[in-house]
Amino acid sequence: MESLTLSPVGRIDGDVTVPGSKSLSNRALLLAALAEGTTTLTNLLDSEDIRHMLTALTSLGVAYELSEDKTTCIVKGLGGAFNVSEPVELFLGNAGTAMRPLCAALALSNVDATLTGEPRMEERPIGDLADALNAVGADIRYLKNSGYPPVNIKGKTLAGTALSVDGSVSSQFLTALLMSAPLFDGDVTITISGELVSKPYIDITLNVMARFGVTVENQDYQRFVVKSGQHYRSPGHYMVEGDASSASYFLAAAAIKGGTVKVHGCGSNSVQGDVKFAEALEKMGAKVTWYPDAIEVTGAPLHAIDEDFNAIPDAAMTIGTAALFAKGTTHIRNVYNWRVKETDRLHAMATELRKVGASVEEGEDFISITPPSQLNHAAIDTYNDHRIAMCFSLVCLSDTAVTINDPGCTAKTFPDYFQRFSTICR
Ligand SMILES: O=C(O)C1=C[C@@H](OP(=O)(O)O)[C@@H](O)[C@H](O)C1
Ligand SMILES: C=C(OP(=O)(O)O)C(=O)O
Repeated sequence: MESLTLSPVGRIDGDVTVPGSKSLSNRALLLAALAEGTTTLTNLLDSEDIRHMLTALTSLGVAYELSEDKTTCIVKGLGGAFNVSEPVELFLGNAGTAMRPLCAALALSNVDATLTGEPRMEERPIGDLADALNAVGADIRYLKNSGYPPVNIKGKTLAGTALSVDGSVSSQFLTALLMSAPLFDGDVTITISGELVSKPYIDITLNVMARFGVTVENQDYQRFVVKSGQHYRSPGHYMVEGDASSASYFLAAAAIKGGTVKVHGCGSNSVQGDVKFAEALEKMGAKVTWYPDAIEVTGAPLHAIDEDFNAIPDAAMTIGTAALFAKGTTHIRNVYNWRVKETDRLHAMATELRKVGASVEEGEDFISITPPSQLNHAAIDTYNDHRIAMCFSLVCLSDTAVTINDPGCTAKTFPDYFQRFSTICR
């Protein structure tokens, strides 16, 4: 297996522009496809997750023009649900932001679609979403294991209705229902059961829907009402913000190493919850300066924190490796759903952090990390999880090298991560 060894870095400093947000790119592509009119998407992320959405849209009869660098996409909207006469099979890799929203949109379209993915996708739940839709008349069937992809969907028109969805495993189920709500024929009410996780991603969903002309009444994240008579309309131009989760690695590097890094692409104006990662670094001792579209961090000696990270599960992984450089024991709490993402991230983080010498406690929904006095050089297994690869790159900010196995797995959301990381290493 290919691996990459990063030598110890002397100093961290510089400016970085992060690529477009994965969450915004896939939402905007789907809504542009369903919208009336043509949308020019700019600063689109060029990565595997987005490629899966684009390929699926092609199979679903959506016409678009992608620029050579794949960051501008002109989408000709369908002005309503998908309508395809032949059965289609859509391979969606391991992209949750393609699998879940497409599942709901296709259940309300005129299609016979089979959604498949990588082996790990077959272990990532979709049952709460499919059950919520089937309970109101949709026809979504599990082709292998009940509650998991692959699924076959025989889409149909459904009358406006009241749905209930469990929000405690993934916010993407609610996101999927919200985005497809205008495809129902009538008012839609969605009630959440269980504790809604990853809440800021719902704000992202509501924000993108509003940009495409659909408003949602949000009753304290417990009940959502989407009034009938609303249709997606192209905003003309939609610029994707830089990815706040991708920003976390560069900001953490500055915090750890005592340099200054300014990340461009997302800042105080961002709709992404993950920009709050900078506040966690501030609590650990770093200095943070906010700009409307950028965040600057200057490092200082870091100390451990004890925080509930449910709102920012992706960026929280970066706290896991920043903790190796903080005095004391860092507790990352309320991240049970790390277990159902690209890999079982709680177990993977615990295993790999121990390899570099940390003392780690892995709980059902938390991880506690105490750094060693000296980090070990280790070969980090990445489990086909882009975020494990990226957050463990920070180990080279010690006086010890780190080897990342299968570094190419960052292609899911950040194909040239290691190249960009090298631009702030002095
Ligand atoms: O809606 C989204 O864009 C996302 C929601 C989060 O997932 P969960 O809601 O499953 O925690 C996050 O981890 C994922 O990377 C992207
Ligand atoms: C959980 C993630 O991805 P997905 O959108 O596939 O859920 C992630 O990017 O960390």
